[in-house]
Amino acid sequence: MNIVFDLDGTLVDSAPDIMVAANRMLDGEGLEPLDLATITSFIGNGLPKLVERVLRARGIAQSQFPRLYDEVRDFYNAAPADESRPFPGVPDLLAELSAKGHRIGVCTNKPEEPARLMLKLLHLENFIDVVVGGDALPEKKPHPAPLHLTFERLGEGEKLYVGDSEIDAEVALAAGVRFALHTQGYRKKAVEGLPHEFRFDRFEELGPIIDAIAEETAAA
Ligand SMILES: O=C(O)COP(=O)(O)O
Ligand SMILES: [Mg+2]
Repeated sequence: MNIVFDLDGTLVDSAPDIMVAANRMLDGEGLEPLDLATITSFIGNGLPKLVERVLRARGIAQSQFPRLYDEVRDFYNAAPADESRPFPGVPDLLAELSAKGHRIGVCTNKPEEPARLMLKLLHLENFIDVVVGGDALPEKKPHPAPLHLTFERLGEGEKLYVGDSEIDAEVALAAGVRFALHTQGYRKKAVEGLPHEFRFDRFEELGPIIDAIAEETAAA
Protein backbone atom coordinates (compact mmCIF):
# COMPACT_ATOMS: atom_id res chain seq x y z
CA MET A 1 0.00 0.00 0.00
CA ASN A 2 1.04 3.62 -0.48
CA ILE A 3 0.57 5.77 2.61
CA VAL A 4 1.14 9.52 2.49
CA PHE A 5 1.46 11.58 5.68
CA ASP A 6 1.14 15.29 6.26
CA LEU A 7 4.05 16.58 8.39
CA ASP A 8 3.23 19.47 10.78
CA GLY A 9 0.74 18.31 13.40
CA THR A 10 0.66 14.81 11.94
CA LEU A 11 4.06 13.10 12.09
CA VAL A 12 5.80 15.88 14.02
CA ASP A 13 4.76 18.34 16.73
CA SER A 14 6.71 21.05 14.94
CA ALA A 15 5.13 24.26 16.25
CA PRO A 16 7.80 25.01 18.93
CA ASP A 17 10.64 25.57 16.41
CA ILE A 18 8.36 27.55 14.09
CA MET A 19 7.54 29.74 17.10
CA VAL A 20 11.22 30.24 17.94
CA ALA A 21 12.02 31.29 14.34
CA ALA A 22 9.08 33.72 14.16
CA ASN A 23 9.88 35.19 17.59
CA ARG A 24 13.57 35.69 16.75
CA MET A 25 12.43 37.81 13.82
CA LEU A 26 9.97 39.76 16.01
CA ASP A 27 12.68 40.29 18.62
CA GLY A 28 14.95 41.76 15.93
CA GLU A 29 12.15 44.21 15.12
CA GLY A 30 11.84 45.14 18.81
CA LEU A 31 8.41 43.49 19.05
CA GLU A 32 6.81 41.18 21.62
CA PRO A 33 6.87 37.43 20.95
CA LEU A 34 3.74 35.44 20.04
CA ASP A 35 2.68 32.47 22.17
CA LEU A 36 2.61 28.84 21.04
CA ALA A 37 -1.18 28.65 20.66
CA THR A 38 -1.21 31.71 18.38
CA ILE A 39 1.66 30.42 16.23
CA THR A 40 0.05 26.97 16.06
CA SER A 41 -3.16 28.55 14.77
CA PHE A 42 -1.11 30.15 11.94
CA ILE A 43 0.32 26.79 10.72
CA GLY A 44 -1.20 24.95 7.79
CA ASN A 45 -0.90 26.98 4.59
CA GLY A 46 2.89 27.03 4.39
CA LEU A 47 5.63 29.26 5.80
CA PRO A 48 4.98 32.36 3.63
CA LYS A 49 1.35 32.43 4.82
CA LEU A 50 2.47 31.93 8.42
CA VAL A 51 4.85 34.88 8.21
CA GLU A 52 2.10 37.00 6.64
CA ARG A 53 -0.13 36.16 9.63
CA VAL A 54 2.66 36.96 12.11
CA LEU A 55 3.18 40.40 10.49
CA ARG A 56 -0.54 41.08 10.65
CA ALA A 57 -0.74 39.99 14.32
CA ARG A 58 2.03 42.44 15.26
CA GLY A 59 0.86 45.30 13.03
CA ILE A 60 3.88 45.14 10.71
CA ALA A 61 3.30 46.45 7.16
CA GLN A 62 3.13 43.69 4.53
CA SER A 63 5.66 45.75 2.51
CA GLN A 64 8.24 44.38 4.98
CA PHE A 65 7.33 40.82 4.01
CA PRO A 66 10.23 39.95 1.64
CA ARG A 67 12.92 40.87 4.16
CA LEU A 68 11.17 39.42 7.20
CA TYR A 69 10.14 36.23 5.42
CA ASP A 70 13.78 35.60 4.49
CA GLU A 71 14.75 36.08 8.13
CA VAL A 72 12.18 33.63 9.48
CA ARG A 73 13.04 31.11 6.77
CA ASP A 74 16.78 31.33 7.54
CA PHE A 75 16.22 31.04 11.30
CA TYR A 76 13.92 28.07 10.72
CA ASN A 77 16.18 26.30 8.21
CA ALA A 78 19.03 26.57 10.72
CA ALA A 79 17.05 24.84 13.49
CA PRO A 80 13.87 23.02 12.43
CA ALA A 81 14.14 20.25 15.04
CA ASP A 82 15.64 21.67 18.24
CA GLU A 83 12.35 21.45 20.15
CA SER A 84 10.08 19.61 17.70
CA ARG A 85 9.42 15.92 18.27
CA PRO A 86 7.61 13.13 16.42
CA PHE A 87 4.23 12.40 18.00
CA PRO A 88 4.45 9.36 20.33
CA GLY A 89 4.37 6.09 18.39
CA VAL A 90 5.41 7.64 15.04
CA PRO A 91 8.94 6.14 14.76
CA ASP A 92 7.66 2.65 15.68
CA LEU A 93 4.75 2.86 13.26
CA LEU A 94 6.90 4.03 10.33
CA ALA A 95 9.41 1.25 11.04
CA GLU A 96 6.59 -1.30 11.15
CA LEU A 97 4.96 -0.05 7.94
CA SER A 98 8.18 -0.03 6.01
CA ALA A 99 9.08 -3.54 7.32
CA LYS A 100 5.70 -4.73 6.03
CA GLY A 101 6.62 -3.43 2.57
CA HIS A 102 4.35 -0.38 2.46
CA ARG A 103 5.67 2.66 0.66
CA ILE A 104 5.61 5.92 2.61
CA GLY A 105 5.39 9.51 1.40
CA VAL A 106 5.24 12.92 3.04
CA CYS A 107 3.19 15.71 1.45
CA THR A 108 3.60 18.94 3.38
CA ASN A 109 3.00 22.64 2.82
CA LYS A 110 6.29 23.25 4.66
CA PRO A 111 9.12 24.16 2.25
CA GLU A 112 11.05 21.06 1.21
CA GLU A 113 14.45 22.05 2.64
CA PRO A 114 13.44 22.30 6.32
CA ALA A 115 11.00 19.39 5.87
CA ARG A 116 13.80 17.06 4.75
CA LEU A 117 16.22 18.37 7.37
CA MET A 118 13.66 17.91 10.14
CA LEU A 119 12.94 14.32 9.05
CA LYS A 120 16.68 13.62 9.03
CA LEU A 121 17.35 15.18 12.45
CA LEU A 122 14.43 13.26 13.97
CA HIS A 123 15.71 9.98 12.45
CA LEU A 124 12.60 9.45 10.35
CA GLU A 125 14.07 9.92 6.87
CA ASN A 126 15.08 6.28 6.33
CA PHE A 127 11.45 5.15 6.48
CA ILE A 128 10.24 7.70 3.95
CA ASP A 129 10.39 7.03 0.21
CA VAL A 130 9.14 10.37 -1.14
CA VAL A 131 8.93 13.95 0.21
CA VAL A 132 6.94 16.65 -1.59
CA GLY A 133 7.23 20.10 0.00
CA GLY A 134 5.05 23.19 -0.26
CA ASP A 135 7.45 24.77 -2.76
CA ALA A 136 7.60 21.74 -5.09
CA LEU A 137 4.72 22.98 -7.25
CA PRO A 138 3.02 26.34 -7.81
CA GLU A 139 -0.06 24.93 -5.97
CA LYS A 140 -0.17 24.07 -2.28
CA LYS A 141 -2.64 21.83 -0.42
CA PRO A 142 -5.69 21.96 -0.36
CA HIS A 143 -5.10 21.93 -4.14
CA PRO A 144 -4.87 18.23 -5.00
CA ALA A 145 -1.77 18.56 -7.25
CA PRO A 146 0.91 18.05 -4.54
CA LEU A 147 -0.92 15.01 -3.15
CA HIS A 148 -1.33 13.52 -6.64
CA LEU A 149 2.39 14.08 -7.27
CA THR A 150 3.36 12.34 -4.01
CA PHE A 151 1.28 9.25 -4.83
CA GLU A 152 2.51 9.27 -8.42
CA ARG A 153 6.12 9.13 -7.18
CA LEU A 154 5.27 6.23 -4.86
CA GLY A 155 3.92 4.15 -7.77
CA GLU A 156 0.90 1.87 -8.18
CA GLY A 157 -1.07 0.71 -5.14
CA GLU A 158 -3.96 1.33 -2.74
CA LYS A 159 -3.82 4.89 -1.36
CA LEU A 160 -4.29 6.31 2.13
CA TYR A 161 -3.64 9.90 3.20
CA VAL A 162 -3.09 10.77 6.86
CA GLY A 163 -3.36 14.35 8.12
CA ASP A 164 -4.42 16.56 11.00
CA SER A 165 -6.14 19.64 9.62
CA GLU A 166 -9.05 21.11 7.68
CA ILE A 167 -6.65 21.47 4.74
CA ASP A 168 -5.82 17.76 4.81
CA ALA A 169 -9.48 16.68 4.91
CA GLU A 170 -10.15 19.00 1.98
CA VAL A 171 -7.19 17.84 -0.12
CA ALA A 172 -8.10 14.18 0.41
CA LEU A 173 -11.61 14.90 -0.80
CA ALA A 174 -10.36 16.91 -3.78
CA ALA A 175 -7.89 14.16 -4.74
CA GLY A 176 -10.42 11.35 -4.17
CA VAL A 177 -8.16 9.58 -1.66
CA ARG A 178 -9.18 7.77 1.55
CA PHE A 179 -8.37 9.87 4.61
CA ALA A 180 -7.37 9.10 8.19
CA LEU A 181 -7.52 12.03 10.64
CA HIS A 182 -4.95 12.47 13.44
CA THR A 183 -7.14 14.13 16.05
CA GLN A 184 -4.29 15.46 18.26
CA GLY A 185 -2.71 17.81 15.70
CA TYR A 186 -3.34 21.44 14.74
CA ARG A 187 -6.93 21.42 13.47
CA LYS A 188 -9.17 24.36 14.38
CA LYS A 189 -12.65 22.81 14.04
CA ALA A 190 -14.18 19.92 15.96
CA VAL A 191 -13.40 16.48 14.54
CA GLU A 192 -16.97 16.25 13.17
CA GLY A 193 -16.30 19.33 11.01
CA LEU A 194 -13.58 17.53 9.04
CA PRO A 195 -14.76 14.88 6.56
CA HIS A 196 -12.83 11.67 7.26
CA GLU A 197 -13.20 7.93 6.84
CA PHE A 198 -10.92 6.95 9.72
CA ARG A 199 -9.67 8.77 12.79
CA PHE A 200 -7.18 8.06 15.56
CA ASP A 201 -5.95 9.76 18.71
CA ARG A 202 -2.72 7.77 19.12
CA PHE A 203 -0.43 6.34 16.43
CA GLU A 204 -0.73 2.88 18.00
CA GLU A 205 -4.29 2.88 16.60
CA LEU A 206 -3.24 3.64 13.02
CA GLY A 207 -1.35 0.36 12.41
CA PRO A 208 -4.49 -1.77 12.78
CA ILE A 209 -6.46 0.63 10.53
CA ILE A 210 -3.82 0.21 7.81
CA ASP A 211 -3.73 -3.58 8.31
CA ALA A 212 -7.51 -3.70 7.81
CA ILE A 213 -7.35 -1.62 4.60
CA ALA A 214 -4.51 -3.81 3.26
CA GLU A 215 -6.49 -7.00 4.03
CA GLU A 216 -9.65 -5.60 2.47
CA THR A 217 -7.67 -4.64 -0.67
CA ALA A 218 -6.01 -8.08 -0.88
CA ALA A 219 -9.44 -9.78 -0.58
CA ALA A 220 -11.07 -7.60 -3.27
O1 LIG B 1 3.91 24.43 6.88
C1 LIG B 1 2.69 24.49 7.14
O2 LIG B 1 2.08 25.55 7.32
C2 LIG B 1 1.90 23.23 7.22
O3 LIG B 1 2.64 22.07 7.03
P1 LIG B 1 1.86 20.67 6.88
O4 LIG B 1 1.26 20.69 5.50
O5 LIG B 1 2.97 19.67 7.05
O6 LIG B 1 0.84 20.58 7.97
MG1 LIG C 1 -0.60 19.48 9.23
